[in-house]
Amino acid sequence: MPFIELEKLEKVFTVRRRAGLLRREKKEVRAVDGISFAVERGQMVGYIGPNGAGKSTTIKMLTGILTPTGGRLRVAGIDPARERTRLAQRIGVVFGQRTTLWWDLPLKDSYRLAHRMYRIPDARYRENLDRCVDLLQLGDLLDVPVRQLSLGQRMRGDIAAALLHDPEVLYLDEPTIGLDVVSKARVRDFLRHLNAERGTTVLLTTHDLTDIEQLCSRVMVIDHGRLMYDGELAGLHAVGESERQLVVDLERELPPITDVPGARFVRSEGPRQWLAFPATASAAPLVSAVAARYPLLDLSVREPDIETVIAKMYGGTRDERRESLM
Ligand SMILES: Nc1ncnc2c1ncn2[C@@H]1O[C@H](COP(=O)(O)OP(=O)(O)OP(=O)(O)O)[C@@H](O)[C@H]1O
Repeated sequence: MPFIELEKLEKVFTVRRRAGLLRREKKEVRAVDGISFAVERGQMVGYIGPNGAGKSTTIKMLTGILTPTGGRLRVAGIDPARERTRLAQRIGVVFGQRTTLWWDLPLKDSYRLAHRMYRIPDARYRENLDRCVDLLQLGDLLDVPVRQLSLGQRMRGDIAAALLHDPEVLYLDEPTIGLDVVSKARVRDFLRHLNAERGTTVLLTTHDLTDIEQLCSRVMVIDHGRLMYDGELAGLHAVGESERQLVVDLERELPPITDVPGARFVRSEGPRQWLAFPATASAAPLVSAVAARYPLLDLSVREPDIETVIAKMYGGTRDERRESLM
């Protein structure tokens, strides 16, 4: 039996809005509009889509915070809306934009509260806390009030808090948002380790394609409450014909680089030039071709952002797009 199972899941919000001085009219918002998918235990899945696509609404139904208006939903065999408390023992949730930690208390006090709240047996709590402190490098931070932590430290603190009760599934909503490169790498390393060592199932919502690339074997794209794509990231790039960019810093300002096969000149700014190439191609041959012909100081590869990939995917009408993708 799949660990997470959605069948034609629906959430319709009814909103009232003013339609004149006295008149109000009702409007339906189909935030989740018939989504079906199954996730096996131990999978790491990216759940992505543009703003307002319905990602958070799906996650809220998966945790039992919101009740579906249609369809069927099971997580670990449990109906989340009906048995939210029982499910809470088996899931962990991290929202990048909000913290579940107590702002004015030292980090360790929030963990003590989680210990009580989830009634975690003492030995297990100790073991999980030690492991998280070690892997997330929280040792020096335990006595620091949460409001004094940097965003990256706070995020690591939040991830640990979500894992103290050994959840089998972890929902992560933008876990790397606003983090610097080093903090992002730490969070990703930890999640990879968690998944490999403990087989934790992970559902990850993000706007950062590198998160998906480094962590998820499977990605689902939703838009307007519908599932538009379900497969490997490479397939998404192919469907979206997306491009990566090589950012080249030359020793001096030079005419546009147009003689490197497989690369397309995009723009330049002084000695810096941007070259686009298909996201499915390897950057290595381009890098050597540029390095062989030009005086190179530095270069980096920029991944396409999710909005660009999705925008490219969505050339035609929604239904045409859907048919071509499914
Ligand atoms: N409580 C609510 N009442 C009315 N409409 C809502 C409510 N919550 C969400 N919506 C609407 O449902 C749609 C989906 O919202 P949702 O927050 O799930 O999107 P999202 O994909 O998580 O977006 P983002 O990336 O911006 O967080 C949006 O049109 C939103 O305005």
